Amino acid sequence: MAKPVVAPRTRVAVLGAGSWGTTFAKILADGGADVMIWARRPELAREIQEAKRNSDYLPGINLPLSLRSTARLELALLGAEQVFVAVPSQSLRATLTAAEPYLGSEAIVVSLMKGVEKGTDLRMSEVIAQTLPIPDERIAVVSGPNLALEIAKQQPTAAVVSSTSLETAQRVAVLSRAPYFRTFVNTDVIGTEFGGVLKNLIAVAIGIVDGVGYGENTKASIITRGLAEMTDFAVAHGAQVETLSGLAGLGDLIATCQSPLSRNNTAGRLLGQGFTLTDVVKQMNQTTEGLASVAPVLELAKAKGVEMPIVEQVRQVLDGTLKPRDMAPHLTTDSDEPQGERSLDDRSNQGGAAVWRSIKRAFDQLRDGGRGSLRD
Ligand SMILES: NC(=O)C1=CN([C@@H]2O[C@H](COP(=O)(O)OP(=O)(O)OC[C@H]3O[C@@H](n4cnc5c(N)ncnc54)[C@H](O)[C@@H]3O)[C@@H](O)[C@H]2O)C=CC1
Ligand SMILES: O=C(CO)COP(=O)(O)O
Repeated sequence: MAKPVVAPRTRVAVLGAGSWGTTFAKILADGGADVMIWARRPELAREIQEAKRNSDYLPGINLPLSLRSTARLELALLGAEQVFVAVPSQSLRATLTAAEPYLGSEAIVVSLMKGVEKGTDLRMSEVIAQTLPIPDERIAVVSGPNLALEIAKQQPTAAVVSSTSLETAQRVAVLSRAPYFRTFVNTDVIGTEFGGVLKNLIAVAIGIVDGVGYGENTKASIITRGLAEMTDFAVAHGAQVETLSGLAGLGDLIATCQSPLSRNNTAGRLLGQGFTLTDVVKQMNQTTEGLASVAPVLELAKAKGVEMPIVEQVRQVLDGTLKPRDMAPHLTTDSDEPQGERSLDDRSNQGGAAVWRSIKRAFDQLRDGGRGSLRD
């Protein structure tokens, strides 16, 4: 009797075994991929491989039995068709340089990170393009309201997979799916990446005012004006307005600003309670991208003439020149003239316009019965 034909599982690698890398490896393995995760520390690789646990980063979570782990990059990358990277943004370049000799010639490289490289001000997909000899069409990014621990507990959520090639985004999205994790696709890499970077900075601001003891009105007004600030910035850099009001913008902004699981939010709260930046960095033993992104984001904003009053005041709190209780950037203005609400900058009026467009789109989709909903 002929043996049944079993389709081989797609081999993928995840580089970085912190909270997000390990959680994403679980999503991929639960979705059916053959996953090998690379941990820098051999003892962590051993714990994941043998006990199916990552007790430092995801305490109490059982990892899939099929998930394999190694501290050897060449083993992790052997035969990998897709390579997902979740290391701190400032170490991406060095990690890719070490990985390059072992990368398959057709591999797709996917950034799971939400930072900007200090010194170059490059987004993560740009660092990948600059470091590896692969075309943009084989680079993708994933972003959305994705607090790792919630997802590791299989609480349902969604994310956007973005690539300049829709085909690549779809290939990555199909693998990055589990019963509790839904992926949508788009081709707006700039908007998808900047959404993740910028919401971290607004979450730091929210943490600061929370730490001071201000209430929900303050936070809601910072979130709302923060979305306008994020949208003006991203659009000035070539993003589509709709992306910032989707999962990778508004969605992630809400999750990160509301949750005590967010490291950016937590770091802000400590600053608001009066700890110095040095104290906060010492206390946070996990990656807090927002603290490193403030300077590059303000440089990029300046280059495009975009005003970012909330991010600017976060910078001042970080460097100790503004007291946390004086932080109310969305309320201060140099002008006696009342400003229009719909944008920070009446010249572009993009932030508010994006929100209205997204509301209209949501109604259109409801009327449409959700057809074509693979596109975010
Ligand atoms: N944790 C979360 O909920 C989410 C995190 N992200 C993003 O994922 C990226 C990684 O964050 P997490 O996994 O949360 O951080 P983490 O702090 O939990 O883990 C970082 C991992 O990178 C390793 N690492 C540190 N320095 C390194 C270096 N120089 N070279 C290579 N590896 C190094 C650490 O040992 C650790 O395994 C960040 O950009 C973050 O914004 C995105 C979505 C959700
Ligand atoms: O990106 C995240 C949620 O989507 C995680 O946020 P933090 O890095 O602030 O923990």
